[in-house]
Amino acid sequence: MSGLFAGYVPGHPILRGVDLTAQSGRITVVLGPNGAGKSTLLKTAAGFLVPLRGSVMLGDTDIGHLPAHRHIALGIGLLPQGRSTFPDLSVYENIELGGWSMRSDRKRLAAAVEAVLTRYPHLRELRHRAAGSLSGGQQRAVEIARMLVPDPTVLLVDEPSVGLSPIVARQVYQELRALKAEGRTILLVDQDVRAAIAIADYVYVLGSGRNDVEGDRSAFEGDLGAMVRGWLGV
Ligand SMILES: Nc1ncnc2c1ncn2[C@@H]1O[C@H](COP(=O)(O)OP(=O)(O)OP(=O)(O)O)[C@@H](O)[C@H]1O
Repeated sequence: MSGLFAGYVPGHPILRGVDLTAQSGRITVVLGPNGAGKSTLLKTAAGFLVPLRGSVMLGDTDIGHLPAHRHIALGIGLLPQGRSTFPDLSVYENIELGGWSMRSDRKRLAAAVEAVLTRYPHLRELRHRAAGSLSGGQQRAVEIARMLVPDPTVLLVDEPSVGLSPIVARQVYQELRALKAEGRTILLVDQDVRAAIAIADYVYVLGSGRNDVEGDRSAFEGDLGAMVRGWLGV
């Protein structure tokens, strides 16, 4: 992303000149206080918000003005903040929704869901259950599975551990590491500074609508990490 301006109300951009690169096959973390614009950044990268200025590049292509379904087709997946399962639908139906763009090709869609269920056998066992009857951790697993149905190469992940127990949160971060090990690119925004820095390759800090501090994980593990936690009050 370069020189990115984006927001919700004309004349009041939330992002005001963000310059950020998510390196291929790496985990890039964006930290920042509440309301800094982290979710706005991911929504823009996912095609739900059109940039007011600046570009969102995927390789050599500016995808900033493409609608969200084109982003999915280009291999970009979003794990949104908060609970996003449909509680009355079954686990299977929730996961299947991740393949909405393939809905006209039932065979391909079924194969893609099958691949995800093979990856997460515990979800296969739960596939007939209503998503709303599952624990928070199980629902997060459904959301991750749903994101993976189109086999995205770029994952946009928004505060994945909010509301989860420490053990389940650890599993979520382990899964992000596993997804990176498969060669996927991850852009993670998080309030859990310690957990996010622990899996990061590169870290940006967002404040006042633009990125101000950045560096490799090593730079954030020492004093700078303490400084950032101080800024964020965590
Ligand atoms: N749909 C919306 N319409 C109008 N303003 C919004 C909308 N969503 C977010 N905002 C505003 O944009 C600003 C940035 O919000 P955003 O959710 O991107 O921040 P954040 O860094 O992700 O914070 P948090 O961690 O609290 O989610 C906030 O002032 C918020 O009130």
